[in-house]
Amino acid sequence: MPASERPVVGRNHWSQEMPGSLFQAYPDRDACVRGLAGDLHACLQRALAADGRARMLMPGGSSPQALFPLLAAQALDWGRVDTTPGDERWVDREDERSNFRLLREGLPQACCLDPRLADTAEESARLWGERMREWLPFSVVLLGVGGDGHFASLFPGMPGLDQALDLQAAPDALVGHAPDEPRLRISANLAMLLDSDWVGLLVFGEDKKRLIYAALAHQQASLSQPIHALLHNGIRPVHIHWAP
Ligand SMILES: O=C1O[C@H](COP(=O)(O)O)[C@@H](O)[C@H](O)[C@H]1O
Repeated sequence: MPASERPVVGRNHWSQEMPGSLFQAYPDRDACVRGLAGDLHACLQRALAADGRARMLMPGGSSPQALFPLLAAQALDWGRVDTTPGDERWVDREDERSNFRLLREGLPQACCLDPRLADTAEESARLWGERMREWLPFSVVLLGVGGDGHFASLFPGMPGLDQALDLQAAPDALVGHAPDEPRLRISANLAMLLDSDWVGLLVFGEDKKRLIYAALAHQQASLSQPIHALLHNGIRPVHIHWAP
């Protein structure tokens, strides 16, 4: 990547050379999740003070696993915090791949909503979308990113992706399709995910850093990736927390 296209990355500061996105780089993952837990705590405290309740969407997958113990240890009235994953794999709720299970076990003091509100993914997405709309605007939406440039369960090339990324669409949940198992997913759409006081992205590893840089720099290969639409949404800055 030519130097002129490369976003400037600072340690523990963000660069204004990345319009709409705040990139915070940490020396290691431990420092990253500690910093992020502190930021999330401040957002949740603010929401509790202002509204008496806080609403938070959390990512699934591997990235948040080290975050949850640190977040759970933050002094907060967790009984007034509603949370649900921003997306879910259509597996049994007790399956080890279940994002809900990860969240419930990670933040046991919070009020955790299982997206499985019906027997089918379609009906669950409809009912879960209704429940999440009652929470808008969220206090916090934290997302992860996959190596293929997906976030939540919005995958490159999946059927319905254009509608899922449409910023004019009503905030809603939808059925998503992953290229690998578990293929069937449900996910908030981008309009729902951006209806939040704070939007963040937790990113680990050099490969994903390259992916983010490519998207920020509008490189050709990233234009069809959902992460490009997230980072250039024009509505909310995305607070990127990265560590090697
Ligand atoms: O399948 C999913 O993948 C993404 C990224 O997961 P990671 O393990 O690479 O961090 C995750 O953010 C999403 O919630 C999950 O369902």
